[in-house]
Amino acid sequence: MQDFHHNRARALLETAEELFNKETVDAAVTRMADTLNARFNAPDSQEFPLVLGVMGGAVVFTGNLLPQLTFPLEFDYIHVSRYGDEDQGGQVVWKVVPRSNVTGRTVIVLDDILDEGETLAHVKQRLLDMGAAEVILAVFCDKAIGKAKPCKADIVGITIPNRFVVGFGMDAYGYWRNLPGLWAIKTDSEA
Ligand SMILES: O=P(O)(O)OC[C@H]1O[C@H](OP(=O)(O)OP(=O)(O)O)[C@H](O)[C@@H]1O
Ligand code: HPA
Repeated sequence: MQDFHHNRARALLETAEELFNKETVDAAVTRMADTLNARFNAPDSQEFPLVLGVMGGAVVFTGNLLPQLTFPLEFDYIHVSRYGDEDQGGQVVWKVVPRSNVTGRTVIVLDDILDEGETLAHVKQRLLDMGAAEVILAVFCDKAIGKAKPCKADIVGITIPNRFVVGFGMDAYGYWRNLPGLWAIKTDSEA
């Protein structure tokens, strides 16, 4: 069992193509932190936003961004999944719903990728239904899918081509969330 996954993960990477290296990824995260710091460190800002990481894909992005934010904030996470171990999205499944009180709050949602936009459209609507005053969608990457999405990111790190990617928290079939850069893989249907 273990050798099956080991070999499959290695084979996936052998045919993958690096799209963005660690330096490019790190620079994009810092730009996003600068944008958020500029707003929430403004002299007239008294806000205490709730920052919600969307697990599991946002774990690496969140861990890199948070220490670069220099304003008072509360952190929590939600857990939503739509892809599981597939390379095509399905139903949005909530595993951990928002626990903190979001009523009247500015909520900054952090996610690794805006692909078809279904996940974050769902998340945003749920937070607004719970009474959030403002929902800011900050996504590390926005995939250029060539068609309209049900929601738009407010802050984007990098725009990526319409390919299935792994790394920086993103997985294919459960593999390679741990890569520091972003790699495009051949999906099972393309291999
Ligand atoms: O814009 P969409 O097409 O809805 O896809 C984006 C979502 O897909 C991924 O989550 P996934 O369901 O793979 O769960 P994961 O975070 O555990 O990887 C990613 O983390 C986003 O939340
Ligand atoms: O391209 C992707 N890679 C990994 N996870 C994803 N979830 C949506 N799109 C992607």
